[in-house]
Amino acid sequence: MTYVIGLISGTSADGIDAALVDISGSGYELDVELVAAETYGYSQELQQDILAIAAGELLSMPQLAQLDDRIARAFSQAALNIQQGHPPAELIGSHGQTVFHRPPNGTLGYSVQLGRGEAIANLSQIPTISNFRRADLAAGGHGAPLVPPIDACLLGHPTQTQCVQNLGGIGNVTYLPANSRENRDGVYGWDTGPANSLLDLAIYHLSQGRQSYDKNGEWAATGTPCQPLLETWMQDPYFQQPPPKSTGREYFGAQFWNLCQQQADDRTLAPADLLATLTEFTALSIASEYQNFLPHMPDRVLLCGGGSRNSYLKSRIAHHLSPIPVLTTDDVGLNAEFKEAIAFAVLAYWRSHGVPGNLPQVTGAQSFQLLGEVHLTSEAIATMVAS
Ligand SMILES: Nc1ncnc2c1ncn2[C@@H]1O[C@H](COP(=O)(O)OP(=O)(O)OP(=O)(O)O)[C@@H](O)[C@H]1O
Ligand SMILES: CC(=O)N[C@H]1[C@@H]2OC[C@@H](O2)[C@@H](O)[C@@H]1O[C@H](C)C(=O)O
Repeated sequence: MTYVIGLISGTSADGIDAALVDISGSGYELDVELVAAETYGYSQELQQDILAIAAGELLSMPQLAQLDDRIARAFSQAALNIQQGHPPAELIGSHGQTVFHRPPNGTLGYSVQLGRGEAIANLSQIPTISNFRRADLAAGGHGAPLVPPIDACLLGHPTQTQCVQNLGGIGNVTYLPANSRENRDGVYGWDTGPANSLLDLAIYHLSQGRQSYDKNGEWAATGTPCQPLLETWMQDPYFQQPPPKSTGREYFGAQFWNLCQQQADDRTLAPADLLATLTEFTALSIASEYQNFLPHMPDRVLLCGGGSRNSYLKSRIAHHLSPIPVLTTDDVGLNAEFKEAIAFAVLAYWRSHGVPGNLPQVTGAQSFQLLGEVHLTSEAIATMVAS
């Protein structure tokens, strides 16, 4: 039994998801129990600074160092908070905060996660594993998505073929054929495109900064999707590209939103219709990615991530995938909101036991890799030096 803390702030940069899990077993035969989970919101100032550089704002090196410090402090505080009242954690697996992601394209990919692991280890005094994407990128992969092998381990079903669809800022799918807990050869996964990133930008703009997301899709549900705009957006080259593929806010972020807004203005689209069109875009792009790139359509779809709470979005996904049942991972006993945080705890556990964390057929890497860089605490280093 090992207590491990998983930490991540995703592309929405809304705050740090922290999960304290109790892990036992080895390789893919794991027993993972969620002990505590919490989201620690970033201050509005920190969120704005992160979103600004993710949207291309320039920073000097001192400003970059300061931002990295602020994020590392917030992550270590999240770790200390989540473990309060529980047995001490032996390990932290921290994804950090993605601020830049460039998929490989003739040259190696490049992905930057701030909130450096050595600072988290130093501040929390808990050994920390971070930079999980690097080894996969170095092997020619996208470094993303990394969650599919954890989905196979925690959600693989003996007889059913399933898709696990994450709806964060960006959407990503894991395809799990029957028996994928035992055999991962047929497991696939890639980023399907935008999930909430464009919707969140639209809501923020349309509500003059009063709302950061469309709670349960209530506003979008009052509108009607604009078919010609949807057809234009679905022509985007990302949806023609076969997997392996990954994307981020550099692509489906501020610039893409500005274009959507301009096109909506040209058509004098009402705010609710624009939100309905963006919600439909997420649902339709997911269904189209499945139809174009999955080996088989699944027996059922399990949603997770913040967007799985958006009942209107969920109903539009179910409409486009009908008659395939669309559930959430909560329905099968895995917390839909904290699955990514749990995944980084498992990746840290695998790293500490020498188990490779990537699936080359998912990320496009040339080979299996041990993922993550290990940062010992200053106390542990001092003990090693003394002995
Ligand atoms: N009740 C809700 N109704 C509608 N949308 C919601 C609700 N709760 C959360 N969301 C959406 O989920 C988003 C956050 O999701 P999540 O935390 O999974 O994203 P992330 O982890 O930042 O992204 P990624 O998985 O791309 O890294 C919010 O920005 C919001 O758009
Ligand atoms: C570079 C980066 O941070 N990518 C994220 C992002 O958010 C969702 C999707 O795009 C996914 O590919 C990935 O995160 C999850 C945790 C993953 O690696 O599986």
